[in-house]
Amino acid sequence: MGVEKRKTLLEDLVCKAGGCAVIDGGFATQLETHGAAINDPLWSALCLIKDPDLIKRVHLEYLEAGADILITSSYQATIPGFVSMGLSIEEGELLLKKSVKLAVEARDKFWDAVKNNPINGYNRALVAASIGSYGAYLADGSEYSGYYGPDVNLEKLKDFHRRRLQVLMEAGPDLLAFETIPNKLEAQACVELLEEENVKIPSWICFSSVDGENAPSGETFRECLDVINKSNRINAVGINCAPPHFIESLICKFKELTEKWIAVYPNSGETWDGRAKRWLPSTCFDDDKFELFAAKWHDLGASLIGGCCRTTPSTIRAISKVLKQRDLAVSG
Ligand SMILES: C[S+](C)CC[C@H](N)C(=O)O
Ligand SMILES: N[C@@H](CCS)C(=O)O
Ligand SMILES: [Zn+2]
Repeated sequence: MGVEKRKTLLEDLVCKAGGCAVIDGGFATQLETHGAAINDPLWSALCLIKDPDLIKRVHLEYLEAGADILITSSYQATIPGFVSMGLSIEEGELLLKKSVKLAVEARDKFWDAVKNNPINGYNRALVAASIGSYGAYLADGSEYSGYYGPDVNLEKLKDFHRRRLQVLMEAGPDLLAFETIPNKLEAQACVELLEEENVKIPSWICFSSVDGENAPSGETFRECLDVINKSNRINAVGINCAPPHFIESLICKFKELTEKWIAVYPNSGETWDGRAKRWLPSTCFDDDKFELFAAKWHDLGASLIGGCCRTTPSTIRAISKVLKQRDLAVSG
């Protein structure tokens, strides 16, 4: 008698969502919309100290917009980052756990309110603990260059990520989301860490891209995905915080390079000025365009679709609407 493999929470969600689950949108962006001042080395993680209620409010806004997956406020939250603000290691660790707790509380509150009314089409959302790249912590824009300097090697990157990953895991997220990984070395560090820490929950690794073809470091995605394909601890790979017009061809490329699920959550198309710490005014894509894009990305085989910086709950509402309509059309 064959042993049936149990579905992971992520597989179950994607299946319930009709083959494509909706990730939330720009988290820091929405904090700023509500007036948060985050021009700081901690960026959005500053709100873990200054305004945790706002974090919860933003999570609830994305749930209401139709997100099936919430990404926590830990993108730029690190123990060394908190320590350089004058906090103790213990306080830093508590803040990391709080990032998961706030998202779980928002998810539970929202689900309690909607679960008995299936007509609204919501799924019980999952909480993905955000693990921003080393470049995010450096706060110098290097998550978009992939250049970490000559002193950064595999061990240094694993050491950087290890304790945060352990603490986030202790807080009990449903998933792990490695975000804006800009080079192959850091992808390798994440893969090895998941193995060494025996992580059992599903995870994804998403890269940034500034040319629409390669990782920001200039390394090919073939090289980067070769490293990831060897691991069975990573469920999805993809792209986040790159412009939306790169995504179509990158999905096609990734489809040739991996059998893992593909996750895409691009930014609005604007460019981050890492020195001035601001988004440069440029053409960006509106919600109508995201609606068209999301349908196309789904057709091309993406299993997880959302938005990153400068996208908003209304972007996620548009994505969720189009994906749900298509799901209904297929299931009759
Ligand atoms: C995804 S970027 C816009 C995040 C902020 C960046 N790490 C910085 O601190 O400048
Ligand atoms: N999850 C983070 C990613 C920044 S690139 C955010 O949305 O703010
Ligand atoms: Zn982003």
